[in-house]
Amino acid sequence: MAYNYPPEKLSVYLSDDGGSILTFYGMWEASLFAKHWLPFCKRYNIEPRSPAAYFSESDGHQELCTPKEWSLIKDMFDEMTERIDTAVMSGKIPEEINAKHKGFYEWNQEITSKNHQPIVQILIDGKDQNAVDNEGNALPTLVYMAREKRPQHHHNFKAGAMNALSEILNRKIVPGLIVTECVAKRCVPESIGKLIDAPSVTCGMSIKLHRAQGLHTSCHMAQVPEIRVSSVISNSPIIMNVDCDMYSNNNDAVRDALCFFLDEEMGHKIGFVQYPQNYNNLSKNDIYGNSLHVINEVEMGGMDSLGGPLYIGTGCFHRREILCGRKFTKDYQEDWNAGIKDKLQESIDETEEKAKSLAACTYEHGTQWGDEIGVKYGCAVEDVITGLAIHCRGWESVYNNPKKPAFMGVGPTTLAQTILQHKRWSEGNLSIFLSKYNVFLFGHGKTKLRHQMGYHIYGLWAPNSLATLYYVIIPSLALLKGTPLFPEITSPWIAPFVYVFCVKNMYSLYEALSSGDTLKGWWNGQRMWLVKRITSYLFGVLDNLRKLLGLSKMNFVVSPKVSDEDESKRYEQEIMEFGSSDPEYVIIGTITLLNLVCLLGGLSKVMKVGWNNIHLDALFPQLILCGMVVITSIPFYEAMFLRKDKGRIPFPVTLASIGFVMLALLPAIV
Ligand SMILES: O=c1ccn([C@@H]2O[C@H](COP(=O)(O)OP(=O)(O)O[C@H]3O[C@H](CO)[C@@H](O)[C@H](O)[C@H]3O)[C@@H](O)[C@H]2O)c(=O)[nH]1
Ligand SMILES: [Mn+2]
Repeated sequence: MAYNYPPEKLSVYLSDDGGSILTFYGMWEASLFAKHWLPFCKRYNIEPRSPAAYFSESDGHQELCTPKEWSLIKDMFDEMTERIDTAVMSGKIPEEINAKHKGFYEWNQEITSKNHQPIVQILIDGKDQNAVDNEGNALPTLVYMAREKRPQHHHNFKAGAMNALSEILNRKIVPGLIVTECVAKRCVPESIGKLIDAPSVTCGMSIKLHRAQGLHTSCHMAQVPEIRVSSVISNSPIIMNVDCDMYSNNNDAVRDALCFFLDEEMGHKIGFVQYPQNYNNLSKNDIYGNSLHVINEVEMGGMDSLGGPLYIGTGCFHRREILCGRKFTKDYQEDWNAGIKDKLQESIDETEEKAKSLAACTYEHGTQWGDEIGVKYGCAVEDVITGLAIHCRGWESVYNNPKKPAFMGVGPTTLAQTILQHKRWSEGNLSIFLSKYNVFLFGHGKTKLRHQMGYHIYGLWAPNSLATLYYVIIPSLALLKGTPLFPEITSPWIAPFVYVFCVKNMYSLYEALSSGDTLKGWWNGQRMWLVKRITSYLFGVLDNLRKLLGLSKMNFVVSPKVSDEDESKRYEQEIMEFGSSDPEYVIIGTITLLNLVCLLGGLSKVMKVGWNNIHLDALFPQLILCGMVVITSIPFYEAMFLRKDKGRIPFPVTLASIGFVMLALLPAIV
């Protein structure tokens, strides 16, 4: 709300998939606090404008204004936080507050996060003359929304939430049909993705005729039900979305993004502007390798030069029309005058009722929402697949990575969270690779080959697990048995292996250091690659297999946003967190112990026959490989055998791992 942007042109929506009265209460409190906070931000041009982030930084900012003014606003914020925390703790809203806004009456005993009616509450109507801050300046529109959830209807996770929101954002003026693709090439390009007035059709035929000629089978159209016509709140040409665990760190980000869309030469080609995902909770040496520095600096930047970065789900500005399935045409011109500017003719209650009908479960039935229109359903990385479809519709995207990050978010802080997030990412990206949206096929002729290859880095994360598993198991077992698998170290045939090993590691070190990682951070990252490949990515492969066999459906497991005090402390000290007996820890335990045993066994064998024996030459590459796994895994051995804290690897996991190692060694010993 505090962006450096005309408030009357700004509308802020919060989608609460938890459907919680506590979130609504927090938002209602924030809407009151905003009346003091916004003028304060603007008067002193402070940054960041998230009060929580601002106040958690040093008090040095006091120099801006009188200490009295500063503590006044800080106290106000602290008191608000305390009221919200108290309500969260007790799980309910104080009686006297309930009466202060009609929105609270939407909730009753029966409502659960998975079963409730649609709730839409306009907390501030920016077009209302009376909606002003305490200095009389206009305020942006502020809307709370929880789409309808019913156990019998699939809610499609984040993609469903995004679409329900954009339905409310998208004011469609005419009822009728939306053409999404005309295979018969009879529609003029402008009509693609546009609403067409029934019965006259821009492609020169009436819809009736279309149907009569059977063309509607080739010309995909989506029904736009009458009901949508009456919608609703803002209808702005640009939609920006951020995740619930992020805040805005740069009050000029909106203007910056608009510069790209408004560029006279290039602007009309650009479908979306993507900012990188930055975390503000990374530990110093990034123990779980979550920094995304290399992706942000190297990979996204590289994609930018080839047609544009992927859509990564957050910190992204979209043209409203491209989210509605519009194809790129050379003469595309944004209607910057779109949007609802005047005070709504109807009362807020009426608007809310209309918006609610758009957030209903059944609303999308029989439409192409989630398929041709909006954010796509059925994929764990709904963002990547949606961005891909946009690129294939001819649009470019732009990557904007300013020095001062535009958005800050929360990254995983435990090993389990990291593994979970990467399981979702690798599973989702592989499922794109295996689907009709495989970039090489779907994007053929629509995007550059190099752009397609850029997408596949992520699509092939998961299958990489199989090669990695092979490399961390077979050469080590063979070492123990004394069977050489690589050319001798003195043979010229070893050259390609040495080359790949050295160059790969040197290059990744160079990339990491030049993108902002520390040396130790890079090292931790290497360990995490190993872990992710033998756990997350393996599960990613297995889940895709299960999906292909029809045994399971896509799932989006939200990463936890809180951790207990002990955990946080260990995170700050960069001590790996295990604690629970998850199956992935057994895999980690088994692989690392197996390599330890193989290394020791292999070494003792070599010692027995003497160092200068011919065997050593042949086994040397395996010794290195196995030794590397062992050196990388030192924190795991500590967690199994040395640590005493709660975050250590639980004994049953160690025991199970030892069991599996013995099983694996049976054939080698026998
Ligand atoms: O049923 C759901 C599930 C998730 N979300 C939202 O999705 C967002 C991302 O979820 P999170 O658990 O924080 O996942 P991350 O792994 O941090 O998300 C990254 O990866 C996702 C795709 O896997 C992208 O959608 C995100 O934008 C990107 O930040 C959050 O804002 C959630 O509120 C919903 O609205 N409804
Ligand atoms: Mn997140």
